[in-house]
Amino acid sequence: MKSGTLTSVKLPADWSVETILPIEFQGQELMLEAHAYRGETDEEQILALVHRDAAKFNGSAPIPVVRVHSGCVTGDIFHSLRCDCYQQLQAALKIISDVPYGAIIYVPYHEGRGIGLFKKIQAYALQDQGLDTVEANIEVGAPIDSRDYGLTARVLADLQMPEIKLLSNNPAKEQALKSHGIRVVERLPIVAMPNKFNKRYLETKRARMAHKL
Ligand SMILES: Nc1nc2c(ncn2[C@@H]2O[C@H](COP(=O)(O)OP(=O)(O)OP(=O)(O)O)[C@@H](O)[C@H]2O)c(=O)[nH]1
Repeated sequence: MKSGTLTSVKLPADWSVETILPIEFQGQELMLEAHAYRGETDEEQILALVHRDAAKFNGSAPIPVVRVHSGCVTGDIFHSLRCDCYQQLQAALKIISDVPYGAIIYVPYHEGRGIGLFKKIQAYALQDQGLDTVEANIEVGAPIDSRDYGLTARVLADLQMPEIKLLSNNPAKEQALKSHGIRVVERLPIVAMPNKFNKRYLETKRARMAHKL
């Protein structure tokens, strides 16, 4: 299937299920719609958390603010200081809960920029020896970034979000979504505070991966 056409193809009905997910966020209950999606393979599963405050819509729904977040077990769950993933996830939750219409599209199989947990830790070990995040991926025999946003784009289309404001510092992510037919009307920065463990990682993202940091 050609890029740019993916979002016009309806997802099979049995590729999605939904429920309500109350979460604890900053000491408050936050009620989110939880949509789970699966793709062609069992590995491709996506969780879309939608915050919709319809009482604040002025007639039609506004353009949603969307965070497309790559899974990061070490950061998202254990708050690792080697990356900025946890801070970005928390910031995204705050932003989407403050606006009338927002979503987090959480992509677990994008772990380690798509190389998976095992190779990411292998790449971390190489960074301990002096390589940067780009060199370490190459050394483990993996692409620098192997994430594909085809299913993410189809999920957005299925959620009636063909037009979004994207929370990201990564122009390549914006381009990838656009190439799959999503209209990104604005890219909003989502910057975390650097610390002594992730300083070099963030600097490499800026210098070698064109992140707007
Ligand atoms: N391979 C690899 N993956 C990493 C490393 N540090 C963090 N990650 C993964 O990188 C992914 C997040 O990608 P980033 O490049 O930080 O950010 P992004 O999603 O491209 O861009 P933003 O939207 O601005 O966050 C997560 O899946 C993390 O697990 C690393 O050193 N090596």
